[in-house]
Amino acid sequence: MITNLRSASKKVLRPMASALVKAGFTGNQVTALGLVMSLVYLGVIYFTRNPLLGLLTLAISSLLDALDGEVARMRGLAGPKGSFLDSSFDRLEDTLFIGSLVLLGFPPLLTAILVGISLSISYLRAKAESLGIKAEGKGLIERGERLILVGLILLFLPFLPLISTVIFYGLFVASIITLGQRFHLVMSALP
Ligand SMILES: CC(C)CCC[C@@H](C)CCC[C@@H](C)CCC[C@@H](C)CCOC[C@@H](COP(=O)(O)OP(=O)(O)OC[C@H]1O[C@@H](n2ccc(N)nc2=O)[C@H](O)[C@@H]1O)OCC[C@H](C)CCC[C@H](C)CCC[C@H](C)CCCC(C)C
Ligand SMILES: O=P([O-])([O-])O[C@@H]1[C@@H](O)[C@H](O)[C@@H](O)[C@H](O)[C@@H]1O
Ligand SMILES: [Mg+2]
Ligand SMILES: [Mg+2]
Repeated sequence: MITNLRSASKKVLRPMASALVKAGFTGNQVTALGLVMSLVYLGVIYFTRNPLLGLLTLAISSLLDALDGEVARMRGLAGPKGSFLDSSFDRLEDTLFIGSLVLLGFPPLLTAILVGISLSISYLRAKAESLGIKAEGKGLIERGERLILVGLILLFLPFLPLISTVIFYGLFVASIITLGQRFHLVMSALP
C-alpha cells in the first residue's frame, strides 16, 4: 500500500526536501537524523512511558526516512551507498520502534519474536532481490504498514488499550502471513 502511495506523497515531501537541501543537508545526514530520532523514540518511551510522545518521534523519524531519498535525488547524489545506509538504518529503527513496546507493557517474548519476523520480512525482500526476484510491494504488510500499525498501537494505548492489544496481535499475525507470502513467492520463483 505504502509503496503505491509514493508518488502521491511527493507533492508533500518535495517542498520539505527542498527546504532541507537549501539548509545544506545531504541525504545521508537526513538518514542519520532519522536514526537519531529512533534513539530519541527509545529514550522518550524509556524515560516517560508516554506513547503519544513516542508516536510523535516515530512520525518524525518516518518523515525523515521519506525525505532522505528526496534530498539525495534533489542533490543528484542518490546512489547505492545511500540506499545501503537507508535500508541498514531502517532495520535498526524497526528494532527500536517495535522492541520498545515491551516498555509499554506488551509481552516481551512475543515482541522479540515480532521484531525478528519484521526484520525477516525485510531480509527476504533483500535476499530475493539478490536472486533477481522482485519482492518489494509483495505481501500483506510492508514496512510502512507495519509502522502505521505501531503508530496506531501508540495512539490508542492511553485511551483504549484493548484496541492497542488487538492491533498488536493483528500486527503479529499479519507479519507472519507476510513472511510466509514472501517465502512462498521466492521458493516458487526459483528453479
Ligand atoms: C494512515 C492512517 C490509517 C492513520 C495513521 C495514524 C497514525 C497514528 C499513524 C502514524 C504512523 C506513521 C508515523 C508511520 C509512517 C509509516 C510509513 C509511511 C513510514 C515509512 O515511509 C517510508 C517512506 C520512505 O521509504 P524509503 O526510505 O524506501 O524511500 P526513499 O528514502 O525515498 O528512497 C530510498 C532511496 O533513496 C536513495 N537514498 C536514500 C537515502 C540516502 N541517504 N541516500 C540515497 O541515495 C537511494 O536510492 C534509496 O534506495 O515511504 C515513502 C513515503 C510514504 C508513502 C509517505 C510517508 C509520509 C510520512 C512518513 C508520514 C509521517 C507521519 C505523519 C506526520 C503522521 C502524523 C501522526 C501524528 C498522530 C503524530
Ligand atoms: O520489504 P519491507 O522491508 O517490508 O518494506 C520495504 C521497506 O523496508 C523499504 O524501505 C521500502 O523502500 C520498500 O518499498 C518496502 O516498503
Ligand atoms: Mg528513506
Ligand atoms: Mg528507508
